[in-house]
Amino acid sequence: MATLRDSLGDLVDDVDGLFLFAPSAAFYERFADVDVDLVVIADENGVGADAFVELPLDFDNVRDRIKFGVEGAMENDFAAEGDTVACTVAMFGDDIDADSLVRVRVDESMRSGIYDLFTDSRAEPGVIRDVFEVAIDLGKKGQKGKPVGALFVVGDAGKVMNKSRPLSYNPFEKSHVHVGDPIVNVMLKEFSRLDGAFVVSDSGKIVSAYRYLEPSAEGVDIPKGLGARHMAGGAITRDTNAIAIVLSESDGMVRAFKGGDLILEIDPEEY
Ligand SMILES: Nc1ncnc2c1ncn2[C@@H]1O[C@H](COP(=O)(O)OP(=O)(O)OP(=O)(O)O)[C@@H](O)[C@H]1O
Ligand SMILES: [Mn+2]
Repeated sequence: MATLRDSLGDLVDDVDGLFLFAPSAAFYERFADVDVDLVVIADENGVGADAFVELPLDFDNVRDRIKFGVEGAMENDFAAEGDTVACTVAMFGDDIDADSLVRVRVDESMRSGIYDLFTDSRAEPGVIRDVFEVAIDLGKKGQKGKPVGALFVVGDAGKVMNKSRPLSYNPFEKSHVHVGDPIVNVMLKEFSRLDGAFVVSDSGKIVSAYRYLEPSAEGVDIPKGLGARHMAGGAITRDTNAIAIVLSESDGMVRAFKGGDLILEIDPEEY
């Protein structure tokens, strides 16, 4: 009689690599002697892995998390097109090492641009992460309980300013406020009631609120059903080297655009 171990073993047959998502030291040690390449994907390299991919956001969606890891591994030459890798991830609960094993074939179609979004943008990865967190937080709580929308244009701020105009006085004109500062969440929530976009510099300085973006939308192809905020957000990322993070007032989703393309969609309620 076949044991479950025999029957499920083919999940790890002939894999070229093992990707451990956020392993504890003890879990990582278990694999010290295995004959495949180990890659650790986590917010920090606490286990001292040789092959490490920094995960900037705690992607709740396991597909996104794995895509990020696979792209990161490809980018760092830890994996290549045609490889098959096994990924261990924790889907339920933060205090466990892994409850799932996912077998993935590495190929170009896995490249969703999520890794690029963080690591290959003008803005610093930490700045992008902080803006995501503000948007997700805003999406969860809304403004006094009501759903609120917001548009953040991050990086390449000089060019973004040139392709936009003020809708109102800029409350950040003379301030030196950075995303990630404790007061920022409060301020951004307050100002997100009003129209227009926030412009954030590469290093995270909030350059302006209330900007009306005027990019050329020619050739920008965003999903049907998304309106002017998303169109403007998407288009500005084709016209400049900024990325856009958009919280939709109507469906509550946080979306990220780069190079005119929709790269990532996150449901704040799941975070
Ligand atoms: N070009 C633009 N630049 C900056 N902000 C814009 C621009 N166009 C629209 N907005 C902002 O987006 C808000 C919502 O517009 P609209 O409903 O058309 O967008 P949407 O993509 O459907 O977003 P939502 O899903 O939040 O409704 C506007 O009130 C305005 O504040
Ligand atoms: Mn709308």
